[in-house]
Amino acid sequence: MKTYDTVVVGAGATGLTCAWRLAEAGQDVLVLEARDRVGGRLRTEDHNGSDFEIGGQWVSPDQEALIALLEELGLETYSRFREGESLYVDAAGVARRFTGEDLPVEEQTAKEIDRLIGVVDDLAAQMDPDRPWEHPQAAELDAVSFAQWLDAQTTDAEARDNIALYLGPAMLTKPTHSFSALTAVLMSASAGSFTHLVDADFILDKRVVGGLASVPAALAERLGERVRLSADVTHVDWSESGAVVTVDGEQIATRNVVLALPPTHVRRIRITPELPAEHRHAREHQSFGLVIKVQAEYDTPFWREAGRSGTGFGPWQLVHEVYDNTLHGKETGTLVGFVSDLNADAMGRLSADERQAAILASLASYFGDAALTPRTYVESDWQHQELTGGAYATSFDVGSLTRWGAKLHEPVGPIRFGSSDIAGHGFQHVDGAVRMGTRLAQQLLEQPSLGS
Ligand SMILES: Cc1cc2nc3c(=O)[nH]c(=O)nc-3n(C[C@H](O)[C@H](O)[C@H](O)COP(=O)(O)OP(=O)(O)OC[C@H]3O[C@@H](n4cnc5c(N)ncnc54)[C@H](O)[C@@H]3O)c2cc1C
Repeated sequence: MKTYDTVVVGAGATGLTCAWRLAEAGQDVLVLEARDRVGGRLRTEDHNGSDFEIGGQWVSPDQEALIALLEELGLETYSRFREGESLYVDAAGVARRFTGEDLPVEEQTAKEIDRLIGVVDDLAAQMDPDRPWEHPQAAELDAVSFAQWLDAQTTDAEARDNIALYLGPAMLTKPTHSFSALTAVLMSASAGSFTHLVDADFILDKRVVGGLASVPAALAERLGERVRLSADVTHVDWSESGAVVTVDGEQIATRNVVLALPPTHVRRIRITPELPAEHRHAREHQSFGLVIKVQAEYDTPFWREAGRSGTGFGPWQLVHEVYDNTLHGKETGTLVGFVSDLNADAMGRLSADERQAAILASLASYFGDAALTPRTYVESDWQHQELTGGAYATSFDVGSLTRWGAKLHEPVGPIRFGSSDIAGHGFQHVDGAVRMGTRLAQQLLEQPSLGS
């Protein structure tokens, strides 16, 4: 039986980056992907003659690993449209216009928001995102939910709800009572600072011409026949000297295995001998957030004619944030909005028609009745796909990051693990996936038996 140097399971950005770096270094590598396509959480779909990015799409200036890869692959970027006034829908449902990053709230509340941003920035500055469990306040911050922590920081409800929005619905896509303050600090540190996260012009800076899914497509093209699709790995049998990976009853021998999957999906594979108990516990305390990404395409970007940027925030709105998502070079106009965590649960209980009506009504509270009648309406549905199961990514429940965070990075025999879900810099983002893939490849190449 032929023996590969490395079998990579999963053809998302992590797995493909890892495989390409190994192949470049001369390794005999095979990528096994369960779906009939590459890209994982990156995907572009055609609807009604227009391309829609269903998964990840934005690139920010701190995402240096991704930006370097885009350059290497010859992929171009363009800026998100952001000219004109943005909108803030307040607790009473009134849309108020503003420019820049300062929300149109009472002066006292604005100051309190700035103060809270400063507090999180200071905490983030003390964190190495690759080792959040080593933060000087790790134990105490991991022992409380972000909601509890925020409540203890301020009595200004509007300031609190806006800070909660940035890290809960907008980023981790979980209710703020379900993740720890330490995870909130990790999210901030992973992007350089909390200031970066609250600055939409920074964090949602660029898109890729042709879509961010062009990255896995280009890597897969370079890998060629080394990528096998519709190959759902069911078993990994390992010893200290190598492993046998099973797909559809076929057994593939390899010296190393990289499981480039969300931690939640390692459990789908029967691993023999089984992983040490702590590895299983660690992954049992990770779960996906939930967000419905909604895109509505109109005959024209009508909001621009009214001097609006298309950017809107509404912590109490069903669609809590919305942006101009018009495709490069298109005359039509597209809005993208997000319905997160508890709101996404509620929307999931409605029929498709009821959900669309509710979501468009929320868009109309930002942009008026013209938002009610798009020519094309597209919802991203990742939660019903077993091979993903949520969006954007996974994170730990309260208290688990300090308890088990480091475990997720430990190899077991010839098996290594990685995905954007456990990245430090670029946590939950494609940049994190690229960093994880690169790091895993480096570790394998530095192994004495396989170094080149
Ligand atoms: C709606 C949405 C919006 C997002 N927006 C952004 C954004 O704007 N910017 C950004 O940077 N990031 C964004 N993200 C996050 C980003 O897309 C992910 O962090 C990144 O793509 C994850 O890559 P990955 O390779 O680590 O994991 P994945 O993409 O999940 O890849 C894992 C792969 O493993 C495969 N697999 C699973 N089990 C098996 C098995 N047993 N055998 C074989 N294959 C298997 C899966 O099919 C999948 O292809 C978004 C994500 C979503 C869902």
